[in-house]
Amino acid sequence: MTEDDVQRIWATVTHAVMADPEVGPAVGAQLALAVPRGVGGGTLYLAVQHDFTLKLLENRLRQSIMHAMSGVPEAQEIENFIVLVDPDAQPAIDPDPGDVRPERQAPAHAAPSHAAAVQADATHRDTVIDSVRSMHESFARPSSHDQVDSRLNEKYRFDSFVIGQSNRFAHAAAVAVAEAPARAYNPLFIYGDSGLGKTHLLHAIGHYARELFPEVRVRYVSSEDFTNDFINSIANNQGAAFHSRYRSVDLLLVDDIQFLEGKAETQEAFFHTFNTLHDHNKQVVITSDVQPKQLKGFEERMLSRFEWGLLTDIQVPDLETRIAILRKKAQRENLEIDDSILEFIAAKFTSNIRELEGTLIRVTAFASLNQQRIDMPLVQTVLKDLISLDEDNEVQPSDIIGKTAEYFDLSVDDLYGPSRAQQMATARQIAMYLCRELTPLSLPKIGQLFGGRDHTTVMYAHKKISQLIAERRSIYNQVTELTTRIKQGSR
Ligand SMILES: Nc1ncnc2c1ncn2[C@@H]1O[C@H](COP(=O)(O)OP(=O)(O)OP(=O)(O)O)[C@@H](O)[C@H]1O
Repeated sequence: MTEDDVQRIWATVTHAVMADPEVGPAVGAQLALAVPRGVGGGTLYLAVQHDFTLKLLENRLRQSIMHAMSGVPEAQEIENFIVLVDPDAQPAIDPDPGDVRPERQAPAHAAPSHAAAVQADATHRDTVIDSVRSMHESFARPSSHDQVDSRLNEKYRFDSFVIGQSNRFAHAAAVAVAEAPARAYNPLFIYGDSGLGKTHLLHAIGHYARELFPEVRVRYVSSEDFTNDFINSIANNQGAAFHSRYRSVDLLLVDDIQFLEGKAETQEAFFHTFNTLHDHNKQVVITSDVQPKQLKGFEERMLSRFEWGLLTDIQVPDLETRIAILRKKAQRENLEIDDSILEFIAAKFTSNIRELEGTLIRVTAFASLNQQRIDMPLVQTVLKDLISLDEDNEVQPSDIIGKTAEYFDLSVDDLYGPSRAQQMATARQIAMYLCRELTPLSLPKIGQLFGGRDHTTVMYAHKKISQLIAERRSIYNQVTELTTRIKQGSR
C-alpha cells in the first residue's frame, strides 16, 4: 500500500466519521489532525501532535473509526489502528480523499441534483474541518504562561451527566458549545430550578472544550464571586487586573446570574466583559434560575443580549431519569444497591437532584455505620422522618442556624463568628452542610450568611460533614436529628 493510498483511506475515514450522527462533524473533524504514517501487519499507524488527540481517537472515536474503516474497500487489510504522539506530526492541509471517497462520489447515472447534494455535503464537511482547524489556531498560544485558573470541578463532566427528557436539549446545546466555542450559540443561556444540573453542565462544557482544544482558556465563575472580585478590584485599585482576568478568556462560564439582580455597578462591569468577549468571538455561557425575561433588576439592554444566542431550560427529571441518575452515582461510588431500592428513593424525592443524591448518601452511610446490607427495611428506617415531612415546606436558613445553635447549646453569634474551637467549628460546618442540603442557596450565598466566608469554606464543610456522616455514628445521629427538627419546625 503506497503512502498516497494510506492518506486517501484516512481522508475517507475522516469524512465518514464526521457524517456519523453518534459523533458529529465538529468532533469528527479532529481526525484531520492525525497523520497516517503507514500500514504494517494489518495495523494503521497514526501520529498526532498532542496527547489529547490520542485519547480522543483511542477512546471516544475508536468504534466509529473502525466502523468507517470497514466500509472502505481499499482498507480491508487494516484490522486495527495505533496512535502515537509526535510533536512534529504536521497534518495535511486538505484531507481530500479524492477518488477513493465512495460516499462523496456521485454515481455516473446520478441525477444532477444528487451530484450537487453530494458536492454540497462535501463542501460543508471541508468547511467544518477548516473551522476546527482555525479554532485550534485561534486558541493556540506561543507559551503556556497565560493559562488561566479555570476553577472547574473535576466531578462535573458530560460522562457523569445523565440525559433524559428534562435536560436533553440543554445537554445537546452544551455539547455543541464545547465542540465549537463561539461558533454554535453565543451566548448559551441555561435556566431552571435549583439542583437540576445547571452547574454540572457549565463545568462539563469547560472540561470537554479543554479536552478538544487544550489551549483554550476557560474560566468558571459564580456571579457572587464575580461580584466580590469586582468589589475587591475597586477597593484595591486593581481594575485593570480584574478586566484582564475576565476578558482574556476564550470561554467564560457564569453561574447563577440572577445574583447580579439590582447590583448596577457589577452589572455594568459584566456588561462590558460580555460585550468584549462577544465582539472578539469568545464564548459566554450563563445559567440562571429563571429565563432572562423574568430576571428582575437587570437593565433591558443586558436582558436582550442574553437572548442573542440560545435559551434552553432544564426541567424536573422524570422518574426514569431520576433512577438512572441514582444508578450512575451508585456505580461511580461502587455501591451495591438493589434496583428496587433506587426506584423507591427516586419515587420519593422528585424535585431536586441534590436532595436525591443526598438521600442516597444518607442511606449508604447508615448501612455502613451499622454494618448492614442496604435493604428495604433499612431504607425505610432512614427515610422515615424525611418522607413523612411535606417536601413543599420551604426551609429557611435562619431556622437551620437557629436550630443548630440551640441543638449544640451555642449562640447564633457563635456560628456566625470566627471561633475555631472544635465544637463550634463542627457545629458551624453542620449548619453549612444543612443549608446546602435543605435550601436552594448557592455556596457563596451560604458563605455570606456565615459572616462573609468564602464559598470554598462552605464547599469544604459540605465535603467534610458528608464524610463524617459515613464514618461517625455521632455525627450521623446529630445531622439526622437536626434535619428532623428543622423540617418539623418549618411545617
Ligand atoms: N442529569 C444529571 N445527571 C447526573 N447528575 C446530575 C444531573 N443533574 C444534576 N445532577 C447532580 O445534582 C447535583 C445538583 O446539580 P447542580 O449543582 O448542577 O444544580 P444547579 O441547577 O446548578 O443548582 P443551583 O441552582 O442550586 O446551583 C450535582 O451533584 C449534580 O452532579
